[in-house]
Amino acid sequence: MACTVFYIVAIYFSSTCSFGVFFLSIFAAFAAVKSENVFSAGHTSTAPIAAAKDLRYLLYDVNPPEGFNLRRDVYIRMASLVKTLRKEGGDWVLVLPPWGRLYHWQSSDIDQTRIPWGEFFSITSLQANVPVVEYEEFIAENGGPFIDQVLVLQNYAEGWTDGKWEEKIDERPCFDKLMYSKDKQGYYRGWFWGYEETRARNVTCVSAQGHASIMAPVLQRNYTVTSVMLDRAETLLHDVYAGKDYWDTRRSMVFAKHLRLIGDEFRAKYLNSTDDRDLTAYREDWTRMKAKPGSAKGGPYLGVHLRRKDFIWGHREDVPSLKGAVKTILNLMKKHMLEKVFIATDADGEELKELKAMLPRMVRFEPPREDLELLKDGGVAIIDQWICSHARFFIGTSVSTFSFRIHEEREILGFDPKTTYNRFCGDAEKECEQPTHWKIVY
Ligand SMILES: C[C@@H]1O[C@H](OP(=O)(O)OP(=O)(O)OC[C@H]2O[C@@H](n3cnc4c(=O)[nH]c(N)nc43)[C@H](O)[C@@H]2O)[C@@H](O)[C@H](O)[C@@H]1O
Repeated sequence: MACTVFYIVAIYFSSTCSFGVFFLSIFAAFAAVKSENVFSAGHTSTAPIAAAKDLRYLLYDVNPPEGFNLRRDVYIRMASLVKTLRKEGGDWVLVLPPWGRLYHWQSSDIDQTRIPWGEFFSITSLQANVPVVEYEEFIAENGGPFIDQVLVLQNYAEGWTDGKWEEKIDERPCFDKLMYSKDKQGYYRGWFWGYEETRARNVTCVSAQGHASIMAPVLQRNYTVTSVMLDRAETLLHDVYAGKDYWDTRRSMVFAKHLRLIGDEFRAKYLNSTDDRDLTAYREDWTRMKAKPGSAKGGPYLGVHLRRKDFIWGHREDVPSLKGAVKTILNLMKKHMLEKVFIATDADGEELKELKAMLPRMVRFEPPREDLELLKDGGVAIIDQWICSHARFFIGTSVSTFSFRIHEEREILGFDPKTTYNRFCGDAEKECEQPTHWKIVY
C-alpha cells in the first residue's frame, strides 16, 4: 500500500493514506526551519564573543551512563557557574558539549555522535541567558582542538567529615581509573565527544563537594589558562535549585523550532490539539513568555510518560507493571473525560506489543527509519516531551528526569499544577508520594 512509505506512524490512525501529504509538508517545514536555524546559530553567536579580549572557555562533560535529561540538568548548573564567573569580571563562555554515545539512544546504525546543540535547542534562546558556543566554534576560535586543562571532579574518598556536610574543594590524586591517557607528544587523549583530534594539555583530579559556583575562585585564581574542562560535572550541585536563575536558564532551553513544529503538527492531526484552542500560545522569545498559572487548557488527550527499561530491571517499587499502568490510564481518561491518550515510553518491542494489546486506542509518535535518521533518538525524545507538555492532564514516572523536564515545560506553558505533578504508583507501593511542585520564578 502506497501510504506505508510515509513517515510518522500514529497507531491510532495508521491506515489512512492522507497522512502522507501531512508528513511531506512537515518534512519541508523541517528542512526549511532547520537550515535557517543552523545558519543563524553559527553567525549570531560568535561575532561579539570572538572580538572580546581575554576570553575564557568553560567546557564540561558528564558521567557517560547519564541520560539526556539529566544532562540538561547539569547544563543548568554550568550556566549558573558561568554567570558567577562573569559577575566576578571574567569574560567566560560556556562551550556546549556535543551530544552522543548516550546509553539510552539505542537506535542502531544511526550515527549519533558529535551532535551539535543546535539540532535540539534554539541557540539564540540559550544565548539570551548566557554566552554559549558550539564545540566546533570553540575549535575554530581557539585555533585548534586543544583544551588547556581538564579537571576531573570526584567526591572525597573519605566522605563527609564527622558526618557533617561542608563545601570544600581540593586537588587530590585521582581515585577512579583515569579515562585519559598520555600520547607520545605528551598530550592527553580521551573521549572528547567523539572528536579524536581533541587533546588536553593537562589533566588534574579535584575533589569537590558543593554548589557549582564553588568552582569560581578556583577557575579565576588557580587555573588561569584559556580553556578549562570540568569532567564529571554532575558532581557539582545546583547553586539554587528552582530559584530565578535556575528558571531563567531552564526557560532559555527552548527546543529547536523544527522539533516543536513537528510536535505541533502531530498534535493537530492526531490529537485534535492546537495552541489557539488549548490556550498554549508560545513566544519565540522566552524572556517575554510569562503565562499565567492555570491559563493553559491543553489538548483533549491524556499525556503519559511511562519509563521502562533500566527503571524496571531494578524491580523498583515505585514503577508499575504494564497492567497497573493501563488501569491508571483508563481511570484517568474516564475521570477527565478524555478519549485519547498519547504515550511516550522507552518500552522495548515486547512490552510495546503488550501495551498496544491492552490499550489499542493509544497514540504514539513513531517515526520510520528515514525520519529517525534526521531526528535522531534525542529529537524523538524531545517531540515526545513536547506532545506530553501540551496534554490536558499529564502523568509521568517517579523520579525520572524525563518526566521532570515535562513538568517544567508545562509550568512554563501555564498549566494548573494539579494537571502536571502526577506520577504512576508501583502496584504494591504503600505510600505513593506525588512529585513536588516547583513553582516557576520570573
Ligand atoms: C536510572 C537512571 O535513569 C535516568 O533516566 P531518566 O531520569 O528517566 O531520564 P533521562 O536522563 O532522559 O534518560 C532516559 C533516556 O531514555 C530514553 N527515554 C526514556 N523515556 C522515553 C520516552 O518516553 N520517549 C523517548 N523517545 N525516549 C525515552 C531517552 O533517550 C532518555 O533520554 C538516566 O539519566 C540515568 O542515566 C539512569 O539510567
